[in-house]
Amino acid sequence: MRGFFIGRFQPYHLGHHEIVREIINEVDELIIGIGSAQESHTLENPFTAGERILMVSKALDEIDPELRKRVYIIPLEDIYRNALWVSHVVSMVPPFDVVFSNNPLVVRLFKEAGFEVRKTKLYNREFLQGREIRKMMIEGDSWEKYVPKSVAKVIKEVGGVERIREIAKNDRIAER
Ligand SMILES: Nc1ncnc2c1ncn2[C@@H]1O[C@H](COP(=O)(O)OP(=O)(O)OP(=O)(O)O)[C@@H](O)[C@H]1O
Ligand SMILES: NC(=O)c1ccc[n+]([C@@H]2O[C@H](COP(=O)(O)O)[C@@H](O)[C@H]2O)c1
Repeated sequence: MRGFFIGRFQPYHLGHHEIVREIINEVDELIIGIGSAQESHTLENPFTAGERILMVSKALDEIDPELRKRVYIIPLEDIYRNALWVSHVVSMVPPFDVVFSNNPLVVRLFKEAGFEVRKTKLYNREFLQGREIRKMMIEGDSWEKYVPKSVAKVIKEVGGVERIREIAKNDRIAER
């Protein structure tokens, strides 16, 4: 059985990591979709699809380097037409039997298309939330403990904190 899990992973954090750890045991193979792949260099979506692929693959190696043999990481652009989105996804990724998600729109669209959808749990949502972690980066709070070690390394390697701070600064200037 092959499963599908999608997130924007801006950045990939320990909540995502916990879900991947769990669902990888429920399937033979897992497709991880990098959502809104066209987005980068904004406050909501600071990282490129390529940087997010790096985060997810390095984090998988932290669990077990063998894992990557049964995981496909696929960037998926948005299409801004919800009724066609499932077909778009299906056209871009290997065939799958079950979808794992907690996003109400994702759950609804896949259910309506006849897929089995398994709802995932949320872990420590107070802190394990992309938006919160991006805010910590901007405000100089300690964010590293909320992402896998290898992800913190990727973020540092690409100058992610500096980038998101500059975007925030420029957005503030533009608002004046
Ligand atoms: N703390 C968490 N625990 C478990 N699953 C999570 C957690 N945070 C997000 N997810 C799951 O990851 C997927 C969405 O990933 P996404 O990158 O949008 O995370 P996010 O933290 O909600 O991001 P953002 O705050 O940037 O919107 C959803 O299926 C969601 O349920
Ligand atoms: N119409 C569309 O393009 C469409 C519809 C539903 C979800 N999505 C994408 O799927 C991903 C869902 O992940 P999140 O749970 O992180 O929001 C996002 O990147 C979202 O943009 C896209």
